[in-house]
Amino acid sequence: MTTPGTSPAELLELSPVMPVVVLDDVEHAVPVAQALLRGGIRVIEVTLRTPVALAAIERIAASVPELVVGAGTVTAPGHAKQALDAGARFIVTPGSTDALLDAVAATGLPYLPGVSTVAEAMRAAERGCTVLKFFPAEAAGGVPYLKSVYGPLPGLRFCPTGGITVESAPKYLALPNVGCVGGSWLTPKDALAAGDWKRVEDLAAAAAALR
Ligand SMILES: O=C(O)C(=O)C[C@H](O)[C@H](O)COP(=O)(O)O
Repeated sequence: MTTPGTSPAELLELSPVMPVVVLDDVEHAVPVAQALLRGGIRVIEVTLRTPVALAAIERIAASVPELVVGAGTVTAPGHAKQALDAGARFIVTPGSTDALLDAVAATGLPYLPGVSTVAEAMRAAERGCTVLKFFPAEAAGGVPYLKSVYGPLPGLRFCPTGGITVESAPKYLALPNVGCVGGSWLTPKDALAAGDWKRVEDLAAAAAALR
């Protein structure tokens, strides 16, 4: 028995939706994480888009260990080790370059490389990554695209992210090669700014009920 979320495949099983979260204020990190958890979500991707992101990951890892915290928007090789040191338990990248794949592999953390083409997916698979983020999902072909990829590449599993909503998520979740979807809708900027954790909890509960 392994700890849940210790492999990429297990990450996709934690919750039907992986919340993609942008935190502007480090004080929001723990309340947001707790609200997601109360709603029944067990995973969070904190994007490294803001200066407080690494500190936020550190706080969530220390204070809300029941929620599996990962680092998203990892776009530079140097981010990978920073995310590891902050306590991230997995890494997500919007796209994949050789340097990024190498840097993330060196952390030993579970990794969801971002891909948007079949060639990128095959290249990642050649390196042992068969669980992938499909980004930007809606813009790059959405559900029909993933259905088409399943024919030749049934061994790949995806977390589609980008433009997905609570309304469109079920169509993705019904696909055999989708484990979960990613989305930012669980943590709206205005709810965070207002400290409206109940709204986050309710959005999380609706997302958790999708599977
Ligand atoms: O930051 C990253 O690493 C990304 O890959 C981008 C995010 O996954 C999308 O920004 C998701 O956001 P929505 O489309 O609003 O659900």
